[in-house]
Amino acid sequence: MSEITSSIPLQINPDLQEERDKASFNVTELTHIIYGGIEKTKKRKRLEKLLFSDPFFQEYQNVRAFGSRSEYYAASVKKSTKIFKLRRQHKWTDEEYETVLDICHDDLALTLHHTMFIPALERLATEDQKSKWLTLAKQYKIIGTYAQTELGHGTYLQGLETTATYDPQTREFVMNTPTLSAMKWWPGSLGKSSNHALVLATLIISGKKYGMHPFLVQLRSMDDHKVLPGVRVGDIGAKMGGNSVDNGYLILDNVRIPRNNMLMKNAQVSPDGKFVTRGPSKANYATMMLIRVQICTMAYQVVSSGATIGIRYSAVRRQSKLDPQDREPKILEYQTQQYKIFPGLAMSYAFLFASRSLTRKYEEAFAEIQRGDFKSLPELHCLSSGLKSFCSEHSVRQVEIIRQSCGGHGYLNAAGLGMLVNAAAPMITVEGENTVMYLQLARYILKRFAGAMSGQQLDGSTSYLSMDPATYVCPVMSETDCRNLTALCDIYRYRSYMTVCRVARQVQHDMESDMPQHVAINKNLVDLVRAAKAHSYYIVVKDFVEGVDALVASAPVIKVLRTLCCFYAAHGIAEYSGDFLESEAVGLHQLKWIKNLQVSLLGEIRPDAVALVDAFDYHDITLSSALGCYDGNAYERLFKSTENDPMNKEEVHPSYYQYLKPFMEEMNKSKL
Ligand SMILES: CC/C=C\C/C=C\C/C=C\C/C=C\C/C=C\C/C=C\CCCCC(=O)SCCNC(=O)CCNC(=O)[C@H](O)C(C)(C)COP(=O)(O)OP(=O)(O)OC[C@H]1O[C@@H](n2cnc3c(N)ncnc32)[C@H](O)[C@@H]1OP(=O)(O)O
Ligand SMILES: Cc1cc2nc3c(=O)[nH]c(=O)nc-3n(C[C@H](O)[C@H](O)[C@H](O)COP(=O)(O)OP(=O)(O)OC[C@H]3O[C@@H](n4cnc5c(N)ncnc54)[C@H](O)[C@@H]3O)c2cc1C
Repeated sequence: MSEITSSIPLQINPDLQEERDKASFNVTELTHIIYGGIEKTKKRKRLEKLLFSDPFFQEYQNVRAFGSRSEYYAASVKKSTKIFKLRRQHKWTDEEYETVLDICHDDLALTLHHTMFIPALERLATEDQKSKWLTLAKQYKIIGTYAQTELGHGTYLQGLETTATYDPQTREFVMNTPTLSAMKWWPGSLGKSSNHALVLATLIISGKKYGMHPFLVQLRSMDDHKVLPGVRVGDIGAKMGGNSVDNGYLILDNVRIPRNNMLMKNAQVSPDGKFVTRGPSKANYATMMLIRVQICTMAYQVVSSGATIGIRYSAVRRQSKLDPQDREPKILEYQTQQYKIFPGLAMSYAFLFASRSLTRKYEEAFAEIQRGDFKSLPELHCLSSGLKSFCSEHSVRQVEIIRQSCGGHGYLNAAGLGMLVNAAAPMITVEGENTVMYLQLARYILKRFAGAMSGQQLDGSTSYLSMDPATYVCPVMSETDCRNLTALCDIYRYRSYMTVCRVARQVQHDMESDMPQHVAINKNLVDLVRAAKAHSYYIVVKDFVEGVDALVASAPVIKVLRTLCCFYAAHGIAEYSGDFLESEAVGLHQLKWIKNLQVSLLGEIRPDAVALVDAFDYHDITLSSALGCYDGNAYERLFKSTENDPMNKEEVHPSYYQYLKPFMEEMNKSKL
């Protein structure tokens, strides 16, 4: 027993080293592909070194694990301000700053200032307004948040109740929270951190409503951070996760702001109270679309972090017996373990390619929109809505499966997986609740399908809806065909086509039976969401296949990525086999072959599993997991983590003197 210490061995766990030694490809080459080239990888490493040479970042992990809510928030404010200062000091570009945020894990108290407040100013303010507000925001001379959601409404933006009533006499807007349900509720960094908020409110001029518009409202004094007259603001309470952020409430009572505090890029109110709009009516929704695109990248980071922890731990954990003559095997040897974890590994690479492709499309469309050309907006809105929902839903579910696959230790905070699931879970809700977003996509698909039926030539992500289904023959004719990525992609495309076609016909049939449109739609909502999911799955598989096909890389890297891509597609068909059979995208024979392939691919991925997660190159501090550390010394790190546990500070806990001791004494004296 005396040999047991909590020190961490210097060497890599031999079980993990053995895995690294048998990799079929060069891990560094794949890391460069993931980060966009050698220079970017080097830059990230330099930034990591700079940040983590400061002991604060290690100490922060302890506060996060063991501190009270208030201590965690305070440490997170400190972390945010440290990063802001480093940004100024080192004159980081936006890209370098994004990299730092990725390295730091997204749990900064002031995150909304960067992720929403600044992008909203960039998208919704006029050039004059930008030169004032954006400059101040970028220099951190004001700290802001994006206050849209209310207690009564988050999804239905037309139902927002906060009002901004124009007063032409004083040339001011009067901001009000007329009811309990109108109070802003949820905005991040609102409760305690921000001194300004971009408040989304219904504009009223001379008693007439003009829809939702953005207004910049100062909430707190710039001298002492005290709340300004007419403003009531606070934290909404502890959440399942993300507790470093002060999501807040806000009540405004006749708060007057100058006319120029309405962000007027898309609509203007003249001094005498005339309302003029420019661009499409949804132009003020622009910031949400950006974040939806970013959530796809976050989903990639979440699932790849989970896969890294699950795979490294499974390579060092030994349990039970396979061969009765041999020692206990690594749990990674069990086929069932591979079946739990490898879908998350394959999904990581699928989402890497899908989020990259979506980001590229977003940047192209954004450049067009800046030039006043809005033609790509509907396609981009629907693509980003669908992929945001798909990637968040699948990544959160998969990381929870990985957490379960780590047995009891996966339940410890020190494993990092529970915290990851809880931190990532809101991706499903924020920036448009997933079902609602899938329905936005479904609405678009139905319109495009109707267009195709009436002979329109479609382009973009829905162009396949012009296909003639009669020409479809399942491209998998034999077991070997199942490895053909184009064939697998065609199967997804046809499944999507048939799912869309079926629901479109049903809606049409219901409407032709004299059902009002809204009743017909509501009667088919479940199938509409199914169609949006089938379409999104097809897009992700297509992006993965095209991404791998376009790669310039060594043969071993291409081979391992093709194997993962094949597994990702085969696994999806096996998992949703009912849908694929129902749509006749595959028959029973093909399904059997694809299921067999899926299982045999587990064995092909197995030797490269550790190398494939090493390629994500996550720093131990970023991963924040005793189970997933690079050196594989999971047990030592678990034991070490107990040192910081305040429960272990005293040999005898104060509660003993307060409760247990008197209780024991009473029990011992008792005659019963
Ligand atoms: C190494 C790494 C280690 C670890 C891992 C990494 C990360 C850390 C771990 C975890 C972190 C992960 C997650 C973090 C968690 C939280 C995230 C943090 C911050 C996020 C901030 C969140 C901020 C917010 O939520 S802000 C509020 C967002 N709110 C919404 O999105 C509201 C949703 N509702 C709507 O958008 C609309 O109301 C609606 C679209 C549903 C309907 O609109 P409306 O009522 O106006 O509709 P209609 O009149 O029916 O019109 C519809 C037509 O308009 C078109 N439309 C709609 N929207 C748009 C748009 N944006 N652009 C263009 N067109 C649009 C629509 O298509 C219709 O058109 P049609 O032609 O008429 O059919
Ligand atoms: C961690 C976190 C951070 C957030 N940060 C911010 C922020 O910074 N700023 C901000 O403004 N907001 C923020 N929000 C709020 C967030 O944007 C909303 O919660 C989100 O848009 C969902 O809206 P809701 O809560 O009104 O859900 P609801 O719309 O009430 O959803 C409840 C249920 O109703 C269903 N539903 C609703 N409408 C329909 C429909 N039309 N068809 C079918 N089903 C429907 C949904 O599918 C869901 O199942 C945050 C939320 C969270 C959890």
